[in-house]
Amino acid sequence: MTIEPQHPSEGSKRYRPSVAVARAARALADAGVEAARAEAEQLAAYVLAVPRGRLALADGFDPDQLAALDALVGRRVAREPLQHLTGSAAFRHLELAVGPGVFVPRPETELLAGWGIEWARRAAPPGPLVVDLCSGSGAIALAVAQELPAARVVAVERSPEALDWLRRNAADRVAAGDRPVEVVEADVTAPDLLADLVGQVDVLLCNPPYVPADTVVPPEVAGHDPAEAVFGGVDGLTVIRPVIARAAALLRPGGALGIEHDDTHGADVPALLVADGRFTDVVDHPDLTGRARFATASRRSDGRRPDSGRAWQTGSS
Ligand SMILES: C[S@@+](CC[C@H](N)C(=O)[O-])C[C@H]1O[C@@H](n2cnc3c(N)ncnc32)[C@H](O)[C@@H]1O
Repeated sequence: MTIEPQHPSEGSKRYRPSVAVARAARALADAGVEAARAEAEQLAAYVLAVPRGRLALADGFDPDQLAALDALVGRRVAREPLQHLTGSAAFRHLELAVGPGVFVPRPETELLAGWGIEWARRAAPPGPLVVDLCSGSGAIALAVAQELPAARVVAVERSPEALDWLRRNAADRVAAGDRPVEVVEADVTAPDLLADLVGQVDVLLCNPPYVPADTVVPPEVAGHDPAEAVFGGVDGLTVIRPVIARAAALLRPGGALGIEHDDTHGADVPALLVADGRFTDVVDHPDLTGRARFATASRRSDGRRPDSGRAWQTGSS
């Protein structure tokens, strides 16, 4: 894409942000990028190194900056994720470093993290033990650590590339003053996962790979999110099944589990939780678009099998 320098600010070689943004937005919209205007503004703000809200007040683009915006828009038109272009993803109150090799955290997962944070906030002193399985960039774990300073947080991830991003983000948060998150390199489907924490975890959160294998995903996902972060086997439940079983072992009686799932699994995941027999209060929650998105449950304290009849409910987030 080329941005013609038709509207330089009076008497200079600078180009008005409004003009550059409008042209970038048109190129993105023509390429089918949904939030074209918002993304054009974010790219323009990134190039000018100003907050997006201050774009209109910025001096404007010099020719090098215009060329830089041009190049970024070209990459976005080729469906590189916006967050890879800027190197950062917003998640609740965090800015996380992301790029090739790690899953870009999604807004819908903020709801799961928020649910877990509110639940963990009620824990008695000295503070909750929170586990984040399939941690990726560390989004959930680091949000918990930031928002609940008394929490001990353990983040588990298997991919070496994702672990590099997770450790980098964790170090950044320690530098910002947060309590360190404990990073564990492990397969969350291992039957002996976190053996030293059995029966002690207050809240266990997990955003696993859950997309059924034959699903066609958007080009940003297919080309840039690691496949092992996205696809959860033929039915999408390959990681979820063992995670539920291990969560039941790791949680203390009364502890809470929150697990994100595919929007086609709004009945399947609650059914798996009920069928396990060690959970109660099974609820499925919608995301902001109304799609079934995550299931929650409490670890039974009495080991009873679930009651027959209506065994789980749909909640609101
Ligand atoms: C959907 S991403 C979620 C990342 C992060 N929690 C988030 O919400 O942005 C799933 C993550 O699980 C990791 N993963 C997949 N299978 C795993 C396994 N068996 N054990 C540990 N991590 C796994 C992937 O590498 C990926 O980082």
